[in-house]
Amino acid sequence: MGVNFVLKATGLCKAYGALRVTTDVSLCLSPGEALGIIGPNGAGKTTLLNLLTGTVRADRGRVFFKGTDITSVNPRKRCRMGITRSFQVPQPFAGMTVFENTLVAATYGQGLTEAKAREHAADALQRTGLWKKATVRAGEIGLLDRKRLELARSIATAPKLLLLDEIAGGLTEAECRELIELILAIKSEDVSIVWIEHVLHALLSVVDRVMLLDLGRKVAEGDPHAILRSPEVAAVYLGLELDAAHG
Ligand SMILES: Nc1ncnc2c1ncn2[C@@H]1O[C@H](COP(=O)(O)OP(=O)(O)OP(=O)(O)O)[C@@H](O)[C@H]1O
Repeated sequence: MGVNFVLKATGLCKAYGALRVTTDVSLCLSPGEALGIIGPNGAGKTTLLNLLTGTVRADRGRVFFKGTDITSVNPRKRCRMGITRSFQVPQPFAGMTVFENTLVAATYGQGLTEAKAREHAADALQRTGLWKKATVRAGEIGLLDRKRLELARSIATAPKLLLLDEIAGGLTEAECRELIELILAIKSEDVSIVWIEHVLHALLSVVDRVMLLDLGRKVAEGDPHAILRSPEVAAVYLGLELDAAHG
């Protein structure tokens, strides 16, 4: 077929007891492509991300990364292969400096020697505008810097696939703009992105496609603006009947 997907997931299913959190979700992503994921609270967005990083094992379905079946590969190995994620609530080691936090990511995420890891960590901090705060403890920096640090730690692992979980939440408009520029710069280096986000204008500035999840199922997928105007979005978010919305 000649299609060069970075990520391909087919028929992913996950249930906790009787609660079906992910039902038959498939997706694929090309190099440098960004997919936005939207859906109401509890739609299964974070679980989908966890299935892609491997911290949650699918009951059914498969995940392929650059053509390799990684369904049974553990998260650490997936990270070394080039899959990395940010967390909805940034989780730096608060007692360590910004530099040390990034160094840990470079060391363990890529398995680099100390000298190389230092180089990569410094580079990640330069690129995210955090270099001047390199010696500050991560527990003492503000929200935008914590988000920058999430990205710096991700970049330090040299990702091919970056998974972002609601990284724009809580920022001012100007801060959000900065974050968008940073994510666009990462994307321009052919890094593929899956981004869960409620801040829709931020998502629209970056993603090539949007997927709508509801109750664990993919309800719609396609051009971002078309999806946001779709009857499916109206139905999921506003409770409008699909038939009425079509009419
Ligand atoms: N480990 C778990 N055990 C039991 N239920 C879980 C577990 N993880 C998630 N769930 C449930 O699965 C559903 C989907 O959760 P998930 O966090 O994936 O949704 P989400 O779309 O990311 O929501 P939000 O926007 O609120 O972060 C929720 O009902 C949640 O309570």
